[in-house]
Amino acid sequence: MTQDIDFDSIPILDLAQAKADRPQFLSELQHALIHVGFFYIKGHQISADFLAKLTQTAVDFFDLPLDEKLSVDKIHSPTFLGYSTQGNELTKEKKDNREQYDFANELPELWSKGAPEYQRLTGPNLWPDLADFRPTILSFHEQALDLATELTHLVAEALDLPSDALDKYVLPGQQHRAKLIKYPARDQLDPDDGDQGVGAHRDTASLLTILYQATGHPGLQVQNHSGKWIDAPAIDGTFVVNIGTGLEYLVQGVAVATTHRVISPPPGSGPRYSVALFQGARLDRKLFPLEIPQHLLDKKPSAISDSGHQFAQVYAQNPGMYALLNRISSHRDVGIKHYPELAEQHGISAINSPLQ
Ligand SMILES: O=C(O)CCC(=O)C(=O)O
Ligand SMILES: [Fe+2]
Repeated sequence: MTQDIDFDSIPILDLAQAKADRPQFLSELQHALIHVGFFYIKGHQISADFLAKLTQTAVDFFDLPLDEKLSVDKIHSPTFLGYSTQGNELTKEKKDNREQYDFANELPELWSKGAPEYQRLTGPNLWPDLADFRPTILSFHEQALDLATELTHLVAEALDLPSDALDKYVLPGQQHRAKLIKYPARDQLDPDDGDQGVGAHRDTASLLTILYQATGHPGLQVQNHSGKWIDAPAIDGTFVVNIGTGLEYLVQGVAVATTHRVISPPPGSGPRYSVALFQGARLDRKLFPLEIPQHLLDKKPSAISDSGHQFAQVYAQNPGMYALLNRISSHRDVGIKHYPELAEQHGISAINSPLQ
């Protein structure tokens, strides 16, 4: 029988060790994948100077006058790329207290009439008129995606697979989504808004998330097997890496997509900023999971913390539809405007209607 090993902190892995002592690195990574679903990574190549510039770029963007931010609102595009105001996003039917700017690698529109609807997610970014914004965030995208690619090779090795085993699940030139996020502190919120920065969720359809906690605030929490919320504080020089439901599915649940949330920053501490890249998996067809060695399947945790997520059953059959339904459900205004029939078919109703 599987013995669940619970965690009360998030492991810190050092990429330098992947070169210096690979077996040790891979063994620590294997532990993190199977038992935690989260780890910090240090020893990466993304410079502190660049990250300071990225943080300033995020601050400058959210400081723009509201009408300028609204000119790049997600509502203008079926891609769900662009700005969303605070309170316009839902996690499990509750409002998240965060502002966001979603972006992706710069791609032309993919969809044409008759093609699958999920292809409408791919298209150009909505650019604000802000000096240096575009090169800075596209550079982040490129560097974070390189890191994610390097890590998926190590993940494959840590699961006793060839290092390129996951590569076939990522199409060259496909979309990888990313976002800048601002969480206002509690004193900057309406008391009725509560303290949900983002509600408990798992990252949907992606392989790995690369998360930069740009300010030193507490707030990110990860749920362990016994349901306890474990803090994942910002640690200088690191990214937080976590597993998406795409990777979990592709490795037969041997790497876990762990539930996490963000609590709004304490009163008086100012806004928390973070930047996330979600390394995508191909959405174009039904995917078949990898063959995982039995000794690792034997280590699979018997109980995953609150693993429920919407549309889970859709992923195995149609990952594109799954990704699209998750977008429609989190950003209802955009979803209902651009995909009215799908929203209706799946019972996704407007943001201010009674909770189901
Ligand atoms: O902002 C953070 O620290 C986490 C954000 C997150 O989990 C998400 O957007 O999926
Ligand atoms: Fe997340």
